Amino acid sequence: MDRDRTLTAAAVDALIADGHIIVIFEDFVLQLDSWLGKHPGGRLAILHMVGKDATDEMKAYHTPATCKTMKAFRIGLKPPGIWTNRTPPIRRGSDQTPQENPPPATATEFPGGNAAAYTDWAENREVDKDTEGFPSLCPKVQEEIAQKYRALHQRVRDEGFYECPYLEYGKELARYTTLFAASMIALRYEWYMTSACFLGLFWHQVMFSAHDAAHGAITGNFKVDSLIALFVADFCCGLSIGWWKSSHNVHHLITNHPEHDPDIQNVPLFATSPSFFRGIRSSYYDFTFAWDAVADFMVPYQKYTYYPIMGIARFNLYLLSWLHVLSAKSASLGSSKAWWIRPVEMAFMSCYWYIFGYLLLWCTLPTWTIRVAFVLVSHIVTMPLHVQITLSHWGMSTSELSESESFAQRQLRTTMDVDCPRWLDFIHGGLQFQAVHHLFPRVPRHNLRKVQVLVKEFCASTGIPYTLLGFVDGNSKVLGRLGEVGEQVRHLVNCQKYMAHFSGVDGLH
Ligand code: HEM
Repeated sequence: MDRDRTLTAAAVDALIADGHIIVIFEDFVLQLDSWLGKHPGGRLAILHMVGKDATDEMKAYHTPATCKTMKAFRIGLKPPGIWTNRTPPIRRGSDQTPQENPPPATATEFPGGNAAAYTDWAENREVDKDTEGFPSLCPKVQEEIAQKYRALHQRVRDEGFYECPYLEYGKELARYTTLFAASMIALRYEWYMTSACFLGLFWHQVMFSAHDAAHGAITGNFKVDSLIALFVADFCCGLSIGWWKSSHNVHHLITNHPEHDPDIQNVPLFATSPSFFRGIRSSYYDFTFAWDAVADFMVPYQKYTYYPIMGIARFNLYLLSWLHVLSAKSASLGSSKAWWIRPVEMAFMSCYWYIFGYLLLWCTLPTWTIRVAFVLVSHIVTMPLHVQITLSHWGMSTSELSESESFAQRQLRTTMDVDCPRWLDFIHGGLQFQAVHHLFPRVPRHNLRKVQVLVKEFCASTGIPYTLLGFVDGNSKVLGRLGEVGEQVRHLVNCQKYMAHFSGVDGLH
């Protein structure tokens, strides 16, 4: 095969139509069929890029050394000029695919075809105001943004922001050790609830380092960072980093897409977009989130249930962790280059339950009341972590605008940063620079404040709005979104009752 031939767009389309996994990287057309099942970043990360120029995504998630090896998969050169991104097959037919499946535009397209119900819905439906003020989606404009992002990325590299300031991790380690030691000392003196509080604070803090390591943002070595992440998340916290990586990588690549980003798929408890009202098929979970009576009941109150549910969110993470580690999906990773992660996770998570569940809860705590209280207090104390995770995205745009939208613009449209004084950085654990982190996921956390300055310059020069809010305003934005969508559900439920009453048509379910 002549790997220096230029492949026309039609030839690439034909290959994709034949089921080949084709991605554009720099000037090359890559065929990743044989790599898909071996990819340490999982199958979905690649499937979401089929037919697209994924240069920026690929450079953001891989070391330069890994990027060099990618050219081994080239089957030709892309045609000169700007590549017109195709919709990846995994996203075709999705409710949010631009042009293919727009929301009802007339009363006849509305469920039940009821004019009054449609008018009510149309007047009250969420308009994604968060897309206002962004640069045009014209491919030329987006290509210019991509070029500026590449120059920015080069600057981030040249100025040494990929180098980890290990001293900062020394300070982190001292903090984690102090919190854990305080918990153990309190336990020794039978101050059980104090011990539970310190243990929760330890979990809250230490998980930030698991996040850094899982992104390869500590040593930059995939195996070493994965082992750090495994030790912290699985052994110290009982949570599967393999599960977290598999969902988090997809979340980063297709942020805030209702059908593909697992981080916003929380029906029937929460809905941050009206797209959920029709029920959605999640490509990550391979599961349909049907809109049902429980969603009708819960979502209108979501702005009130947000904090209480975040308070117990950690219990759900245990469940998702074990489901992942025991699932066939995880077992199939046995054929991938990251096969060793699963057995290590099983060992570490079992150790966690032996130490926390058996030695601490069962053998050390004297009564059932104290055991239950200890579990609740230690887990609820981690609530700010769950708020912080959701804060960066839940108030932001959930629209799918156009395949031509650049990586940088998409990340800045769907992600916001939290403004805080430098001395409070440790409380947010780097997640306050979420938009900066989404642009440069492998940059060590302690450098993000400096990179933020460059990102602000980039936004000023491209005209992309940069959302930076104080913690309280950020919370208000999320609550505002939850309230808006909840209100729409209330309207829809009323419409449904109206239609059922007058015409016997069931409009929503
Ligand atoms: C469609 C394009 C691709 C996307 C979106 C993508 C995404 C990712 C992501 C998100 C990770 C992080 C995994 C983790 O730490 O859990 C990763 C890791 C990795 N990917 Fe890819 N990937 C793509 C294509 C490729 C290709 C073509 C290669 C071939 C060399 C490759 C090789 C690797 C390797 C070796 C790692 C481990 C981390 C490293 O060494 O940099 N990926 N990828």
